[in-house]
Amino acid sequence: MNKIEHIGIAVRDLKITGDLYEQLLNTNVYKMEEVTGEAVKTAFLQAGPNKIELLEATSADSPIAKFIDKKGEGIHHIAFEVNDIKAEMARLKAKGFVLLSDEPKPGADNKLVCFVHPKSAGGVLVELVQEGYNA
Ligand SMILES: CC[C@H](C(=O)O)C(=O)SCCNC(=O)CCNC(=O)[C@H](O)C(C)(C)COP(=O)(O)OP(=O)(O)OC[C@H]1O[C@@H](n2cnc3c(N)ncnc32)[C@H](O)[C@@H]1OP(=O)(O)O
Ligand SMILES: [Co+2]
Repeated sequence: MNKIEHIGIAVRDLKITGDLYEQLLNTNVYKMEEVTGEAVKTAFLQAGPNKIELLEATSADSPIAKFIDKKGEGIHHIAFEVNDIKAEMARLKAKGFVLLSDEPKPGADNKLVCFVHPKSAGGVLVELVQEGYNA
C-alpha cells in the first residue's frame, strides 16, 4: 500500500456538501463523476496532497443510500493506492481478508478498485485503487 489515495464521505446532497467543503478546504471541486456500477455520483476536492471523495447515492439500493439510512452522513471508506491491485487482492485473500469482488472493478477518476469488507478490517470499509486504468 503506497498511501491513502482518498477518503470517501457519504452525503445526501453532493451540491450542498460540495459547497460546504469548498468553504471548509478553501478550494474548489475539481471533478464530478457518476459511477453507474456503484450507483453513486462523486465530487472530488484536493486538500494539499490529499483527496476527498464526496459520494451521493443515485438509487435507493446504492451502498451509499444503505449506509446513510443506517449510519447517517459521514466518513464511508478509506482508499489506499496500490501498484498492482490483482497482486494485493491475492495477498489479502491469502491472509484471510474478505474481498467484496473477485476481480477489480472500474472506479471513479480512471481507477481500478476493489473493496475489503469492513468486518475484515476493524470496522472500516477499505478500498484498494490502482492508478491509470482506462475503462
Ligand atoms: C468505485 C467508485 C468510488 C471510487 O472510489 O472510485 C467509490 O468509492 S464507490 C463507494 C460505494 N461502493 C461501495 O461501498 C462498494 C463496497 N460496499 C459494499 O459492498 C457494501 O456497502 C458492504 C458489503 C460494505 C455493506 O453492505 P451490506 O448490504 O452488507 O450492508 P449492511 O448495512 O448490512 O452492512 C453489514 C455490516 O457492515 C457495516 N458497514 C456497512 N458499510 C460500512 C462502512 N462503509 N464502514 C463500516 N462499516 C460498514 C454495517 O454497519 C453492518 O455492520 P453491523 O455490525 O451488522 O451493523
Ligand atoms: Co472511493
